[in-house]
Amino acid sequence: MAVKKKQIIECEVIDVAFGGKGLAKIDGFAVFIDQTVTGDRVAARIIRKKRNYAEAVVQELLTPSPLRVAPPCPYSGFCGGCKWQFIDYPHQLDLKRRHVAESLEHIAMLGGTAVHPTLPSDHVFGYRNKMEFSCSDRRWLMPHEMGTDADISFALGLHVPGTFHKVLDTRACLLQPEAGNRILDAVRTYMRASDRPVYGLRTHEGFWRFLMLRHSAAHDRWMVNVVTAAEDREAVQPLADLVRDQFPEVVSVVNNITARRSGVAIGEREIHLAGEPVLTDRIGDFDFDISANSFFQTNTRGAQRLYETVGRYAALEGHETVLDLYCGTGTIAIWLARMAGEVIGLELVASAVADARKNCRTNGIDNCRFILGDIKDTLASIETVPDLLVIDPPRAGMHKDVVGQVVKMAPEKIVYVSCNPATLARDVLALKEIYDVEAVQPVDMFPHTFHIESVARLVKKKG
Ligand SMILES: C[S@@+](CC[C@H](N)C(=O)[O-])C[C@H]1O[C@@H](n2cnc3c(N)ncnc32)[C@H](O)[C@@H]1O
Repeated sequence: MAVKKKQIIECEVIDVAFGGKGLAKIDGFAVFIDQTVTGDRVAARIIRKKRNYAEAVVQELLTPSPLRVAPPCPYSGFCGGCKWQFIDYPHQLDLKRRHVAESLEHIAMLGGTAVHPTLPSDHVFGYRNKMEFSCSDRRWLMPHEMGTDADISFALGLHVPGTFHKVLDTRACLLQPEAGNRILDAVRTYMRASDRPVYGLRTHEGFWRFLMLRHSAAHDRWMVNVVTAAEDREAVQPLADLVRDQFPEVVSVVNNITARRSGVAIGEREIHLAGEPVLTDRIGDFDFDISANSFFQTNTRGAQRLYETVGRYAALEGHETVLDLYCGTGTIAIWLARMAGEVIGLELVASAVADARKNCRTNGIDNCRFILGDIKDTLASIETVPDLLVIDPPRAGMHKDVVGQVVKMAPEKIVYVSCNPATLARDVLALKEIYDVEAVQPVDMFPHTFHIESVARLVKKKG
């Protein structure tokens, strides 16, 4: 037995594994250590022991790695928002490229695939166009707040990793543009002073649940979405009016209402409180109306890099039929529409399809159509084989029935957009009998996190 639970080990971190943790070996036994990077020498305490690996937390950083940088955010190391802030940005990019290549090698047995260097994000801070802050009646104190008279019965902020009910009272988040922090502060002050109680994530009682902020990078405008557990116009309307008064850049305030226990900031109902019901943003030449609950890539400039890569890998001539699976609000379909004959988008969520149709009208695009439903069922209704298949599934990747249908359809080219290299590799493995993976381009949409977006170009094998 190489290590035991609670044991303190001294070791050198030799790599950073997929999922973001540092890796050390004790007599060949793998130990994953959170918040470490290659070259760190640490004393770490084993907190979990499994058959093939253990997990540990740093007790003391004995020798810091040269790959470390001083994180600018005071919550770094405590907040689940961005866990890689202490790693030099060029090294983050390198790790992302390597994690894609390793997933393809180990899961799809495709060692040697051309995985290009990760395209960096234009901005490494202030890049997020959407933030969700949770309310909680259990505030997680920072070390300097312990033993002070800090009120622990209210928090509005980001979660501490590994806990669902404890929340930091986040004063500022560097991932959002600066004005977002001033709006966050004004909303916090209002909620704290209000006589409506904050929601308890254990008790499931209380009123104030989430604050969601959306930012339009193109127009520097904001949407404020206050999520509450019940309808109470008297409580939320003054907040909307106050925010509009104090922040002229806030052009939309809405209230989502949800009685569900799940920690998702989406309401069963939405009440429009002030300004416009939607926020308009722009990717490249295209405008998009985004409602509070629409899916929209969270790094707008990153989305442009991503779609440029999709366009390059699609290599369309203008006459082709493109099938866009998991099309969301139609952003990729619209991006490709002027380069193709026709684009057909398939999507599960009715409001996303409605947004996609509206987005086409806004942008004068008339060669896209959208089919609503689960792709498992709707893909079968496509009778012609498209020239290009675009696939952009959620983290879980494609359902195996969908993979089977893609194999049967067998278009000449596939552009697969993935936010999870493990499911990309799994799906590519299922397609590799008939497709070659020509190239993969990671695009950094999420600096300071271990999340990886990448685009793969698959071409049908000859003969
Ligand atoms: C990663 S998003 C991609 C959105 C879009 N391509 C974009 O860039 O904005 C995945 C989309 O797949 C949709 N989706 C998830 N499961 C689905 C299914 N079984 N059938 C159809 N669409 C699905 C989700 O609603 C979501 O809009």
